[in-house]
Amino acid sequence: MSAASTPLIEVRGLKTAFGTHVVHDGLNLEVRRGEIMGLVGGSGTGKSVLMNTMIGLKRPDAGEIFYNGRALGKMADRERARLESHWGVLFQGGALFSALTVRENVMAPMREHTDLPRALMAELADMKIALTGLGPEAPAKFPAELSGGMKKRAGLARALALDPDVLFLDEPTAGLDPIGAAAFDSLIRELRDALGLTVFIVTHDLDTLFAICDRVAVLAEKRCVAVAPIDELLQNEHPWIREYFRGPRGRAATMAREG
Ligand SMILES: Nc1ncnc2c1ncn2[C@@H]1O[C@H](COP(=O)(O)OP(=O)(O)OP(=O)(O)O)[C@@H](O)[C@H]1O
Repeated sequence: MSAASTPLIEVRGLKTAFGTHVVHDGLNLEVRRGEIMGLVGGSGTGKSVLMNTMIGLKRPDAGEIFYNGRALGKMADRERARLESHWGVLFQGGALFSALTVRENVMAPMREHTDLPRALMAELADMKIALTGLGPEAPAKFPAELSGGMKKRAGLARALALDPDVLFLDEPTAGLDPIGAAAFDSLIRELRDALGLTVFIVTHDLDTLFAICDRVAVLAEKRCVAVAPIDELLQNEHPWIREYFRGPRGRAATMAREG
């Protein structure tokens, strides 16, 4: 298989559990280089746990995660640290350090993974902050001084701090008004196009799925029951998928897209 056709991320035979509570069992998923993949599923089906397992925060009980064909669980610490420096992660709610300014928040991963001089880190941080559409006053502000949408952008700037290849976003538009959410969606697509990123988004936002996702994975019954472009999913007869996409909210999103 050539490097281009090897999936960037491959989840194979994944099982995760908390005690006796099995969250995933026999879950397979491939994320292709350069795509924006959305992950949907009912509440509590394990979307966040899957993302956390893909970024190594939770260890699989069985199965393996591969990056570029290399097994995450078998990597030496240095290789793993290098790989992690190529991921940008936006957790639910932004997860900014409240005692640090936005600039210091964005500098945090740089301090952890690089030896750059402080002044250069600050300059790079300000560039990342500007890239996410925040104004010149934003770097010196503290998270408590930002609106929900600005916090998301600041969290995204931090996710971009180390020039990642892959962005993991956990419900990036949750809590935003529809205009703010649409603007955030556009920003993610523009960043993907400009920076050649691969993007994995956990979302409940039907508009995000329609607007920017190349493919959508559906989590149900402890595994991915479908992975397809949205137009194909709309034809899928799985009961949860049918209800999700053809229920009232799904129909509204479809109609909005068709104008
Ligand atoms: N640290 C933990 N300890 C025990 N159980 C956990 C832990 N984290 C998650 N779980 C359980 O794992 C299951 C999946 O949780 P997860 O947060 O991944 O769901 P989700 O699909 O992201 O839900 P939502 O859409 O509501 O955010 C849930 O039943 C949850 O209670």
